[in-house]
Amino acid sequence: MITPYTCGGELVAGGGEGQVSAIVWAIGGSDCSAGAGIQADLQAINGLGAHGCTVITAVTAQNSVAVSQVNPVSDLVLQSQLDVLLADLPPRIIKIGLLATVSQVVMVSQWLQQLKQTSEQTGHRVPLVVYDPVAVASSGDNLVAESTLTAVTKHLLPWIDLLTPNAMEAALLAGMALQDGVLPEPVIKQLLALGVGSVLIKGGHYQLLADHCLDYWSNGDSQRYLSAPRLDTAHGHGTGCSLASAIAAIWAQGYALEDALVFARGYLQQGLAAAVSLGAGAGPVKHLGWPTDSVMLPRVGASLAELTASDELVSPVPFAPCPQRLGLYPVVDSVAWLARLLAAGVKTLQLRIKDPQSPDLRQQIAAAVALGHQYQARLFINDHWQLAIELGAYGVHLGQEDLQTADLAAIKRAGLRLGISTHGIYELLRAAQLRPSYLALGHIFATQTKQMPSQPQGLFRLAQQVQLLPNTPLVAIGGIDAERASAVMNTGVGSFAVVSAITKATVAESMIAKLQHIAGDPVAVAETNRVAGACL
Ligand SMILES: Cc1ncc(COP(=O)(O)OP(=O)(O)O)c(N)n1
Ligand SMILES: Cc1ncsc1CCOP(=O)(O)O
Ligand SMILES: [Mg+2]
Repeated sequence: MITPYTCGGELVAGGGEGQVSAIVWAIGGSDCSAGAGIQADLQAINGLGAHGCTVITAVTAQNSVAVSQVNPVSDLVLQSQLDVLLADLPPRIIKIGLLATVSQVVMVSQWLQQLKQTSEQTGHRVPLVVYDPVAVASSGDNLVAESTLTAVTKHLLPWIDLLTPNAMEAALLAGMALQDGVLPEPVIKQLLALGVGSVLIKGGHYQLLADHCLDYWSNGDSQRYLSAPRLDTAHGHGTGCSLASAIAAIWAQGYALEDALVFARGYLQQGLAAAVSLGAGAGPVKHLGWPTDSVMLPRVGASLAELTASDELVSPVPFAPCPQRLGLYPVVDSVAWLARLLAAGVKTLQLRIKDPQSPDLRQQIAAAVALGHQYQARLFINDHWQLAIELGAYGVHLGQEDLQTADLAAIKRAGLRLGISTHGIYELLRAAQLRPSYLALGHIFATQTKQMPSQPQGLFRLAQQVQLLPNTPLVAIGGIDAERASAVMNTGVGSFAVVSAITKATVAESMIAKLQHIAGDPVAVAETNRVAGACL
């Protein structure tokens, strides 16, 4: 389907909902063979919809086989680029690659310190910094001296929000080795102690799971694991630069970091899968824009146990199915509202009672279930999964937090459908691994109904996720009303859920009919056609 947010089936970079506004600076070295360095950075950043500016630290002479020279620019040349850009095109994110001398490391560190402190003091957005510590090229050649790495640990790391070393670089910076098959916790701990905000250790040169590249991210409090099949390719020139720049470009556009990690890993996987020989050595990673095929995306988890457990869950028994298109999906807080909606012909609906102490909770759910059966409707119960099982509801809807405590096996055994809330691609993939009946994507627009910890996802991200999971029933929720509902459906999503569009409507019944029509409810469409026919 071609929608305003896709162009000939391709997702249009830049979000489709506004102009390119995310400026990402790439500070690093020029690679004249254009496989890595600033040249790769620019391709990744611009191809993913941000605007890349460049600050050159060194002119390298290299090709696909070897790095023959690293010619650092003078500190004056480096400083002049930083100054002129800052005066006109301030960065949302700065991606740093090659810093070629101790003096460059010290200068950039001091400059970052000042930029961060001034931004904070003046109430401006503090730019985030992603550092890919380029120490060794993929050809195996050393790019910087040991003294430069020592300066990095001393001066630069405290100003880094995300460090993206491979195993060798992590070991060099932390001063301790990584062992295959052993989680790199002590190394991460050491890097965090040196002042970085979070670390992504890439699995390309380090084996944690057989046949898989496992990337491991931690900020000390939480962890993210991303695993993708190890590709048998000799053509990975520019892998590190491309991944770090892709993360920066996506993060700069307001995606949560965990979502930037997922999309960037998919970007790299598709680039490596398509890479071909160019020159006598390692060919360059291909730059193909947003990943649009879920095969390229990693499997994800918040612990290694979860990820390895999902090895057994590659094809777990799915939850009981529900239709791809659920029609209009109102979410309401009383049996009275359910009765009104069912009478209006609504076939998918949810009882969402937020007061767990409600004395008549059981009676309300029992009455709701009875009504659902009477109208042969798909009634989901929010949160109260035990009562939903006991009282024989059609399904249960659970949020992210509920997934920690709910007995999913019991819900599955009882034959109830399961819907799960998600707020970005990381949560979406993680929840999809459980094979639920549907996945909810929210919030799409700002909502007054619920305080959301995440940012609105908007239509571009909705379309992106729909394209990646075409065979899973998906429901959009959050801030959807009669004016926005058609654009929501145009993304290809199966259905949309609403609260206030109906509960705050002046005349609920006519709003329900309008929304049913937009959602493609068969009864509503037939009724509209009948009325239109009668008018002719
Ligand atoms: C269809 C649908 N999508 C999302 C939600 C939100 O559920 P949850 O994350 O559990 O938050 P609460 O509704 O419990 O506040 C939903 N209820 N329905
Ligand atoms: C429960 C919930 N979960 C995500 S957004 C939301 C509220 C949706 O309400 P509204 O349709 O009024 O924006
Ligand atoms: Mg809930």
